[in-house]
Amino acid sequence: MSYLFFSFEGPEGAGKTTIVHMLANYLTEQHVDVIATREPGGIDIAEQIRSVILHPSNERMDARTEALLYAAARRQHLVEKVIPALKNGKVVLCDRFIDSSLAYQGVARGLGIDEILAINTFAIEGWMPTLTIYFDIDPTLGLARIRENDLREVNRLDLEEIAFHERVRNGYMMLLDRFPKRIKKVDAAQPIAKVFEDVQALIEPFLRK
Ligand SMILES: Nc1ncnc2c1ncn2[C@@H]1O[C@H](COP(=O)(O)OP(=O)(O)OP(=O)(O)O)[C@@H](O)[C@H]1O
Ligand SMILES: Cc1cn([C@H]2C[C@H](O)[C@@H](COP(=O)(O)O)O2)c(=O)[nH]c1=O
Repeated sequence: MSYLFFSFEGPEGAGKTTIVHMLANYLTEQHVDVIATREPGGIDIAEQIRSVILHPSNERMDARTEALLYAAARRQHLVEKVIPALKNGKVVLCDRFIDSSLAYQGVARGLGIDEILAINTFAIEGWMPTLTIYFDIDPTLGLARIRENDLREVNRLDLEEIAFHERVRNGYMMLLDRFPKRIKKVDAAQPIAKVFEDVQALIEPFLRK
């Protein structure tokens, strides 16, 4: 089955949420049937799992428990929201997907990309994104953006040491090397309008097909 499923990835504060909303508005104006959603979350059960994973008081959570909870939230969100939308011909924009697990749990937590890929292969049953846009940013800049945003909750992963966030970025670099056809990089340190332009340029060819 052919479908248009775009995921948006990157470290904290890279600008994914901002651009996903801009893109959803732009595509709606172009009369494209589009939904924007996020992980972990996007539907009630997955939002409940998100609260457990990200609550700052849950700092004793084991790394494998964390990985399994992300995969469980992903599975429920996929079957309840993403797959039905794709089957109805909608374009799906997803703020984070499997590559977050590969970079954060696989690399930054040190569980291994292949191990995390294995549990997620079980969870997603082949529903991979058509295209993944990776927002590249120095984590120090991304975290500074978040601190300046009063509306943004501070979650358990934001509170990790800077070395953790640097490993996340390195993890995404490894994924770019491993999946060069699917994952494309944009420079997220640029002004918002330029980042949006770069993202549009990556997406347009798929919409024209
Ligand atoms: N290119 C940009 N230049 C400057 N500020 C930006 C840019 N993109 C986003 N911001 C601002 O940075 C903050 C974080 O943006 P946003 O929530 O979109 O990032 P995110 O990647 O979704 O973060 P997270 O994954 O940590 O939730 C917001 O206050 C947003 O307005
Ligand atoms: C899907 C997914 C997410 N994470 C991390 C990445 C962020 O630190 C939080 C989500 O917060 P956001 O404000 O919605 O970006 O969760 C992860 O570690 N693994 C995952 O699979």
